[in-house]
Amino acid sequence: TQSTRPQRMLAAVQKNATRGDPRSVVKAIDQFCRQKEWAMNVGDEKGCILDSVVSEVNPATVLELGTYCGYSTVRIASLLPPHAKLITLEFNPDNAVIARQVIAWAGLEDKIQLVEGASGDWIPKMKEEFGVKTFDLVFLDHWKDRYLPDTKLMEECGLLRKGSILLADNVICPGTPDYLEYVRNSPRYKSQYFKSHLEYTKVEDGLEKSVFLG
Ligand SMILES: O=C(NCc1cccc(CNc2ccc3[nH]ncc3c2)c1)c1cc(-c2ccc(F)cc2)cc(O)c1O
Ligand SMILES: [Mg+2]
Repeated sequence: TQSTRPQRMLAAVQKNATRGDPRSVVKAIDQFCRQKEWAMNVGDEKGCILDSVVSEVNPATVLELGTYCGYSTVRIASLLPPHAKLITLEFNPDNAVIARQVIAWAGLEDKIQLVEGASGDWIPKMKEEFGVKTFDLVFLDHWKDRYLPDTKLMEECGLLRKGSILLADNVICPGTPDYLEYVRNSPRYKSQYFKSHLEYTKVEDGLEKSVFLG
């Protein structure tokens, strides 16, 4: 039977990356996507911006919305301090199966909790299920029409504190117009756009970094 793109991506990781070496996992996926098949990982160019934001925030608690195959999950977790935790939500069970194996190959299981399901269902349960108070950093990379409702939901559930950082992928392509309008015009956020390109292409895209002001 025909393999899927995530399965072929995992095979490339297992073939070309060193077990326990997260950066080699990131490099193997980027090579696969540049040389073999495009895939919707945040990629190496936007990935460098992601790295700089993660390093600057130095978060103890991270929420990622949209795991896909675990590329940004591994990229973020590889930069976290020793006892920091990353919770990543993935709706598609087939993606989750691959992501768990990519995370395991990187040796980052202890830092990462992959939760299967929809953001709208899990965000209200974060405190009781995972003992989370607030998130220092949220990386939004799931369905683009969920960025705004989920941000409002995180506010309502008290998951953001003064200084929490939201970093959103794809604010230009595919685009998240309602989310951008909200974080750029709300007095509760200070936003900054990092111009870049859609992963592995020359098409414009970018990341929006928004600080919650409380
Ligand atoms: O659409 C995108 N990603 C989101 C996505 C997409 C599909 C499935 C899932 C299933 N995962 C999922 C869903 C709902 C969820 N709720 N909570 C967790 C959660 C998890 C997620 C995307 C597209 C492009 C793109 C495509 C084509 C093109 F031409 C240009 C650009 C580039 C990207 O970087 C992208 O990130
Ligand atoms: Mg994306």
